[in-house]
Amino acid sequence: MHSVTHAASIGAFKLSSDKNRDRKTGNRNSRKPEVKLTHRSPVMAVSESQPKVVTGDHGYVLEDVPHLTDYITDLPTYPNPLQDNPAYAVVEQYFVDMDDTIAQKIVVHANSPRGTHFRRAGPRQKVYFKSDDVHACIVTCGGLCPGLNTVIREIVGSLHDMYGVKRIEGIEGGYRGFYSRNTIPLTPKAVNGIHKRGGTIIGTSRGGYDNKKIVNSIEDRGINQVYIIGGDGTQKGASAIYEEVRRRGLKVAVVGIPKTIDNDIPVIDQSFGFDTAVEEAQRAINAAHVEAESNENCIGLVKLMGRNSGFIAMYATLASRDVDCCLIPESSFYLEGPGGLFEYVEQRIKENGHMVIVVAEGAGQDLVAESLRTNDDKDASGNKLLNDVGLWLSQKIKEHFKKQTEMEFNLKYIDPTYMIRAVPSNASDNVYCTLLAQSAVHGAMAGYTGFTVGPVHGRECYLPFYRITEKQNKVVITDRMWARMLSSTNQPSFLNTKDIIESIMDEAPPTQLLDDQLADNSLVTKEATVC
Ligand SMILES: Nc1ncnc2c1ncn2[C@@H]1O[C@H](COP(=O)(O)OP(=O)(O)OP(=O)(O)O)[C@@H](O)[C@H]1O
Ligand SMILES: O=P(O)(O)OC[C@H]1O[C@](O)(CO)[C@@H](O)[C@@H]1O
Ligand SMILES: [Mg+2]
Repeated sequence: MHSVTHAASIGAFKLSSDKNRDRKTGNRNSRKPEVKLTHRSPVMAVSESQPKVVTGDHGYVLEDVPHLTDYITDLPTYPNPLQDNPAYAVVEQYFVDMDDTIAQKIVVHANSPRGTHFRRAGPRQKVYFKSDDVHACIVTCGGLCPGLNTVIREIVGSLHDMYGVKRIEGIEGGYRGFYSRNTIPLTPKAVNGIHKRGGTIIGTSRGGYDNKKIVNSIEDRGINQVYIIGGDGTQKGASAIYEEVRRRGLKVAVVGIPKTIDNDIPVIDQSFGFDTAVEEAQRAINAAHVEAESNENCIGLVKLMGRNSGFIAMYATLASRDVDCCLIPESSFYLEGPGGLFEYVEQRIKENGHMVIVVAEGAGQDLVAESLRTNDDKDASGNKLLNDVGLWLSQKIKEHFKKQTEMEFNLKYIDPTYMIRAVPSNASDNVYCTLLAQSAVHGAMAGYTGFTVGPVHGRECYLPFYRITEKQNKVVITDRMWARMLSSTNQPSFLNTKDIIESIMDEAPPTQLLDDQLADNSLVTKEATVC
């Protein structure tokens, strides 16, 4: 077992210490106190959580996720109700073997070490919550993404149909809803059919993160399973909620479900909604192509989402085959001179009479900022507000053609940014969302906490929060996918040596633990921790 010291236990149940706190605002007030039992259990010494790393033979490393038993002693277990569920009981080996782990790297050489692994998601034979005791909540934070409603629906469905859980609430309007809004009861009936709608039925927001108030609200409401759906910012917040829950010794499973239209969450194969967004982007690209083809010397310019990562633009370009140039944040470009964008645009228009450009919203921000001298404004969550590269580029291309060429010239700018994320998820994203939700629920019921769920090489895994918050997933411009994209458009690569070196540096996985690093880590054990 990993090294967590035992300490004097706190009474199994104790009266809420925060009984005078206003449930809506999280502030103390003079309302008549409601006497209730909290879900505190005997806890071990309150320690900051440390990565749980287990090593095995031949360089095997398991980067495990926390479990409630890491800090609470004597937790009772119960047989998993799924064993009596007619739909699942017939499936042989339905329960996941406790030793099942998924390799992070699957391209290996004969003498490669076995490398980093993650715990496989899925139902366990014993669970740490009695169905009647579960009080779950779901919150959605950050920008919209196709599939949010599907994940909500499937969490409710999984809790209810698989585990017989009846108390599930939606936290309204993102993190701040924990302490400033009422909750929305989520029943199978209430969520039936919501997967056919875009958006999130419980609302979302940026900013408003107050760790103490959020955990006070969780504690006051007696919530013991928290499902947090959101992007990189949200998952950082979820990680801090888990730490606070742990510090207070609460029997509360904190589970993250990664959401991002930008596909910028690392480690996992792909984020839900991305597939739908790429599909939806085709409509804008097709429109740009039709306009460009039908007008003389015409450029169709489409701006797509992608703040720091250009995956939507790259995949939409590759899928379309009508695009002549794709610009993303990871690959800097320049306008003037040999090999620059203007030269290429002129050449394409002369050769073909039309062209389509796809630009990710985060591309060329250094150039736009230089030319517009804008402020460093941020949104409520602290994300840098971007300049409109699409408008800027349209303007620059128009100016160039007016000044430098005699050509009659047209440019049609299409900005479908919100349209690609406000749509309902497509069929494949719906299935993906179902797997994510079921895996999240199985993990919480099995007592795991402080984790995010996601597929690694097609298998659902439980990932420690730090693994998905430590960096953003970016398009690697020295990788074959970007090369495929370049060869499909024939655009200049705009690459210089500095970009190539930076890209190669970015590619090295920062927490791919090496044996010599592990030797110094006091939490590393030589046998797997079985919970
Ligand atoms: N480092 C952080 N620690 C705690 N909370 C955070 C942190 N960063 C962001 N948050 C909170 O998480 C929520 C969502 O963050 P943000 O608006 O950045 O969206 P996101 O989850 O990254 O999703 P996306 O960027 O894909 O829309 C906000 O309520 C924000 O206050
Ligand atoms: O305008 P909003 O709602 O803050 O969201 C815009 C951002 O959200 C995302 O869709 C996801 O982070 C980005 O692509 C985009 O920059
Ligand atoms: Mg984000």
